[in-house]
Amino acid sequence: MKPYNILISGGGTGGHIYPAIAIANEIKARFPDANILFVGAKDKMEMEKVPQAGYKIEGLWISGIQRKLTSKNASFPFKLINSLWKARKIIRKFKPDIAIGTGGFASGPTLIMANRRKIPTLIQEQNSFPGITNRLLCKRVKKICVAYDNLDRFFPANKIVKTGNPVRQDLLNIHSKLQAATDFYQLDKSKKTLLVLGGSLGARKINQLVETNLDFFKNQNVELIWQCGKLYFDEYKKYNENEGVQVHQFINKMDLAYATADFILSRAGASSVSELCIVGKPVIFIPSPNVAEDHQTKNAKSIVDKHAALMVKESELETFLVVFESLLKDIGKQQSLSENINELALPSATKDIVDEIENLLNK
Ligand SMILES: CC(=O)N[C@H]1[C@@H](OP(=O)(O)OP(=O)(O)OC[C@H]2O[C@@H](n3ccc(=O)[nH]c3=O)[C@H](O)[C@@H]2O)O[C@H](CO)[C@@H](O)[C@@H]1O
Repeated sequence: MKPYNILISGGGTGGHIYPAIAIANEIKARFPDANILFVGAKDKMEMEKVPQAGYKIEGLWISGIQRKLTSKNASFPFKLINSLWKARKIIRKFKPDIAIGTGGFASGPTLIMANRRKIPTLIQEQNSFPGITNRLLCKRVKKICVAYDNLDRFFPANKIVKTGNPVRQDLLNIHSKLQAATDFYQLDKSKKTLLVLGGSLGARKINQLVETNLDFFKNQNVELIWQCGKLYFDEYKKYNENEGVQVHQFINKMDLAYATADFILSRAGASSVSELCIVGKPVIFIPSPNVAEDHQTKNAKSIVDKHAALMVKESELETFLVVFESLLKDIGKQQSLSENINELALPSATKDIVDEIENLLNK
């Protein structure tokens, strides 16, 4: 049988890229001969991360429409036309058997063109409130894999399958990695470790919060693994001199960081939330208020409402210390949060999504 040609498009942030890579890896495991090609946006992080994961990628000249009135929007129609044209060219040459979109601007033109050529398409929506690209694509695609309930408010109910978000396989057994993680991060395990995550890009407000409270953490015997983001690293790397503080622009070994953490302070991007469910540790979310329709607050709320994590809104950051200090003292709360969040995990998401992909390929 001829090997499958699989086109995968998504990116802009880690939140769209890592699910795409996890899906690609599962396809490769099932169909080692499959040809997999990614389509991303030029200058975005997928152009670096996808080749690092061992896959080819083509870049489209596309970006989103700015919500604010700005001159940047003037080039949008040209970019869109250019991207549709290039996506068509890629599809004609690669002849995919299926096209998969994981959100982000590049997946728009790619899946529009695939739909026009009657190639089966599937999208994976990571968030509890869908992004604009997937909302536009939903009418034409064949299947929509989601991670939250009630998405029939946005998508045709008969196309929805609740699979969860793909999560990297190396996160599934972090409890066996505690010693390796402690050695890797060289931590003093007589102290507690707080892992600070600002999402794939880092978060300014979280960085400022941590910086202001460095003395507090020290006095509480809390060590920090602090992912500040590439943009902010020059500003914060000086704190690597402080005892018990490790500043990272990006953490490549997330499995070890999660394994060694006693507490996690995190943005509420969709993959982060799905990973944190699998990790099963006490989490305080500080959702980004700067994302479309405030979807991170909705992601976090779906966990907090089940007594499975705590949330501090960015507009109420002054309450963080009280929340964290009372969590530090309350071992019962730490345990119940860990157990409750773990119950929400959907660890077979990647497999279930690729089952849907296989169904479409076999039709
Ligand atoms: C600011 C912004 O637009 N954020 C959006 C973006 O988030 P963002 O790109 O932050 O995405 P997620 O939180 O979903 O995922 C982050 C991913 O990056 C990984 N990671 C993160 C930090 C690090 O140092 N190392 C590392 O490997 C995490 O393990 C995770 O796999 O896409 C998400 C999915 O659509 C959305 O829900 C978010 O609202």
